[in-house]
Amino acid sequence: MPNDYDHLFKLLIIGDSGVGKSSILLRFSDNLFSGTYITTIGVDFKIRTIEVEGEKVKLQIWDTAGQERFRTITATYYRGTQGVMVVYDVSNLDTFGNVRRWLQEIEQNCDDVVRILVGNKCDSPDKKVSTEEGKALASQMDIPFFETSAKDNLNIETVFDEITKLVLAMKKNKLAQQNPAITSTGNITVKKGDGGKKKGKCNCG
Ligand SMILES: Nc1nc2c(ncn2[C@@H]2O[C@H](COP(=O)(O)OP(=O)(O)OP(=O)(O)O)[C@@H](O)[C@H]2O)c(=O)[nH]1
Repeated sequence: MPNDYDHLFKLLIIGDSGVGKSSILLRFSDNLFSGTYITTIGVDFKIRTIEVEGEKVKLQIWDTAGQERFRTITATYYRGTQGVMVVYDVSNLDTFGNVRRWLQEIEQNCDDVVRILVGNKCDSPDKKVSTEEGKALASQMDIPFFETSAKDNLNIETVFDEITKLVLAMKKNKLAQQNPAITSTGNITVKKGDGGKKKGKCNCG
């Protein structure tokens, strides 16, 4: 039986406890939101297939626990990950302050991986981190930035769409490097070469 998708990507959502990681995922997977806070124990995942650039991409999205006591469990879940969403809460300065720590954790566990910065709860009337501050940090880190609200369903689709497009582009680039007959857009060329060498082993990709 043929696959019902063209690509299968593993994505990971990380960030401090309570920033809304599970809520972002639940909004994306089931279009639901709950105001009740139930902390994630270990990890959880959901699947959704979306279409980007005319290709069907099946997303396996892992929602990790933000709480420190679960960190050793979650570290192993970086394996095979192609895209990571780092989430903070725009109404909580500490969660923004910890973003660099989360980005370091990605660096320690991953080599070729797409990263994206997300400021969630942008519906909040009590905003502590401005959009400009979020943008500035993201541009320093050279990663895309979005503000979202799982509650009001703002930018949730966009953020998954964007990360999927970037992972797809990364995959095509890698393929082009490994096989010089394939261009980074996925087209076959007659060009000859010795092919790009893949980087060293890591937990991702
Ligand atoms: N106002 C507002 N509240 C939100 C939003 N997203 C999540 N929340 C609330 O924030 C609380 C924490 O949300 P979770 O999704 O459980 O947070 P988490 O990051 O998964 O937390 P851990 O599992 O402990 O890591 C819940 O009470 C949610 O209802 C949002 O976009 N806006």
